[in-house]
Amino acid sequence: QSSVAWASQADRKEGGSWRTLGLTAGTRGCLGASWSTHWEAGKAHRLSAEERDQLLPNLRAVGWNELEGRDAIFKQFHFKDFNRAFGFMTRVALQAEKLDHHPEWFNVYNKVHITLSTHECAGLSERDINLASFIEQVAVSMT
Ligand SMILES: C[C@H](O)[C@H](O)[C@H]1CNC2=NC(N)=NC(=O)C2=N1
Repeated sequence: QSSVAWASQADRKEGGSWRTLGLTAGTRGCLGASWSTHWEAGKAHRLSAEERDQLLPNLRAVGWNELEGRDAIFKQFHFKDFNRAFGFMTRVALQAEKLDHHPEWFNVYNKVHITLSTHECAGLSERDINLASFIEQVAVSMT
């Protein structure tokens, strides 16, 4: 079992720190979420090898992959139709704005391709893991 940090803008304003969302891979390859009480500083740092070993397997298990030649993660989503795809994007966009952490994405009809990386540290940080885990929860609710 691993855990990743997740914070809303409100969390950051109140405590200047990140709330943690524990993630476990479920039997259908879905991410289950449970809150824990771990806190840490809000500045983004590139994930260490140890952190990657801890945080990435759950995301790999649901289809996220590391890009070659760039420190980022990527996943392709397919929905029933454009309304589902755009509804998904709308929900992700509102959360991304709250987190001040935005996806690079591409949409045609029912397909949405998403790349996540953190400019501040020019690579993968916990913010990307957090947003990816939120995106998974939205995707599951839209399919
Ligand atoms: C100024 C602003 O806070 C930054 O540019 C934010 C906005 N959204 C972002 N989104 C992503 N994916 N990575 C970032 O580093 C990032 N930084």
